[in-house]
Amino acid sequence: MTASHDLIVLGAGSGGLATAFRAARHGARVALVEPRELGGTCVHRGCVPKKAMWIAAQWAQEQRWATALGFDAQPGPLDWRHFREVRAAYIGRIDQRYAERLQQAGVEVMQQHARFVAADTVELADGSRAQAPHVVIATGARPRRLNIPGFELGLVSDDIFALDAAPRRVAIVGGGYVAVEFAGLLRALGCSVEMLARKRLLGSFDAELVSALREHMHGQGIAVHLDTDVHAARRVDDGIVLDDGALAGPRGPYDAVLWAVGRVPNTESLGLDAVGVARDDKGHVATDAWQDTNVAGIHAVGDVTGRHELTPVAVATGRALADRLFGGQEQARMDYRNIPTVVFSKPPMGRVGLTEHEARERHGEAVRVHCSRFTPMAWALVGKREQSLMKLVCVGEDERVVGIHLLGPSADEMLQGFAVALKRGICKRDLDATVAIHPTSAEELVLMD
Ligand SMILES: Cc1cc2nc3c(=O)[nH]c(=O)nc-3n(C[C@H](O)[C@H](O)[C@H](O)COP(=O)(O)OP(=O)(O)OC[C@H]3O[C@@H](n4cnc5c(N)ncnc54)[C@H](O)[C@@H]3O)c2cc1C
Ligand SMILES: NC(=O)c1ccc[n+]([C@@H]2O[C@H](COP(=O)([O-])OP(=O)(O)OC[C@H]3O[C@@H](n4cnc5c(N)ncnc54)[C@H](O)[C@@H]3O)[C@@H](O)[C@H]2O)c1
Repeated sequence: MTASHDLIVLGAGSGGLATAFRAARHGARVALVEPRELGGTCVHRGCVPKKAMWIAAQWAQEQRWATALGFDAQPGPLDWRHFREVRAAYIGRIDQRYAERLQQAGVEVMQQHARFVAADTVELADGSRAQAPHVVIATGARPRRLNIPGFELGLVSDDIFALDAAPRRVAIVGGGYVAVEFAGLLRALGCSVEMLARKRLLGSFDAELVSALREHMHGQGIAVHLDTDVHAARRVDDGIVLDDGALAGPRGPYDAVLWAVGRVPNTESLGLDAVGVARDDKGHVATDAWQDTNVAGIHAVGDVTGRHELTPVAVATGRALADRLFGGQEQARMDYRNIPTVVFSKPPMGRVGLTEHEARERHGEAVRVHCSRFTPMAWALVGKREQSLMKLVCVGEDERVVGIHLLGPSADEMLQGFAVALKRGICKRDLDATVAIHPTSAEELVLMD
């Protein structure tokens, strides 16, 4: 069989789309295989619908705060059905745009499930086959389901987006990104929220900021239980209860339980064993620094590889791979260092570079930390006393900035530019030499002692 394409991409999520677009731009004949909607997790079950809810939650909070400024309208609850329609229309426009752009780029879209029958050949659900010297696995991940009694009584993140109304009492099991984000936004939308985590929240973020975030959550009325061991869910007259090994009696009852216990890669039905593609101990497709698997011609990008499960990482990785395979850029590869990331908590929290703990482990006595705690003007105006927290982690005589950590309103929007600066290797004196923009929260980053 002669190759039907130069590249076959499995999965049209963030990573797969980016790989396909970039390869097509370099002139490759690309087939993009996707059984579901274009856009994958981020557009349909992740970043986009989540951020829409976060924005709604933000406005719910701000409606309440605005009354303290003199607005006299009494804020009412969100009409979830209406909100879902607005959000679906927005997502529909993204879908449509992807379909148009793929057509313009000349990418052949195959709306089917695919599996390997040889290293260079995939078989589609309708029995047809496609062949190419390069195949990229970009099949992403899905919510982890625990094998415990009553798990099916709860929801996973995919299900949350289908809710028509706010559940009154919500339990969230887990302490990672998804758990913390939904805790904040559901609380702001009027739900009563309890979090049940096994260990500290957001283990990859700076401990001091996480502790400050917990104070914010406490102030908002979110109950956070750590060291829990949820091993069953049961239906009772008044809702669902959770059996927690750390407690004598059950927790609850709740109207909804969200299991936010991590994600598992989509690899099972790809026929990887038939072609010998190696996986790591968590089932992720094992890749080297070039996104190559152990099988020549088979590559992988994005969540299925388990490395920094973020949309911009999947996108940048896919582009770099396409540049290397089809753009003549032999050295192109993803730089996994200093990836900025934000958790859309209430308020948002971001990090780039090393946490204080990581820096001290790596650089010992050479670490110098600068912090700023302050009440943002918008909060102070309405009598809120909570504080933002910003931290610069610096190393050496010249105080090279190796970590920036932000918690507070607009942290999500502030971090991007400072991440560029950190990646360029700035020192504290470069921040000191930059004129502040006043009055903002961001100015604190150039005014620290
Ligand atoms: C609730 C939630 C919120 C998130 N929020 C953010 C955020 O704010 N910012 C951020 O950066 N990241 C966020 N993420 C993470 C982000 O969504 C992922 O990192 C990103 O979508 C990964 O892209 P991907 O291309 O690797 O996989 P996916 O987007 O999951 O795409 C994989 C695609 O492969 C398809 N597929 C599966 N099997 C096959 C097969 N056999 N053949 C062909 N196709 C197949 C799937 O249908 C899917 O469309 C969030 C995730 C979740 C769950
Ligand atoms: N804002 C963003 O950029 C954003 C938002 C959401 C998700 N994401 C990405 O998606 C990834 C997945 O998010 P996530 O929250 O699903 O996973 P996560 O890895 O961030 O958190 C998983 C949580 O589940 C807990 N857990 C695991 N097994 C458990 C068990 N058996 N019982 C109880 N708790 C258990 C872990 O201790 C952890 O607290 C993130 O790591 C992140 O990369 C990013």
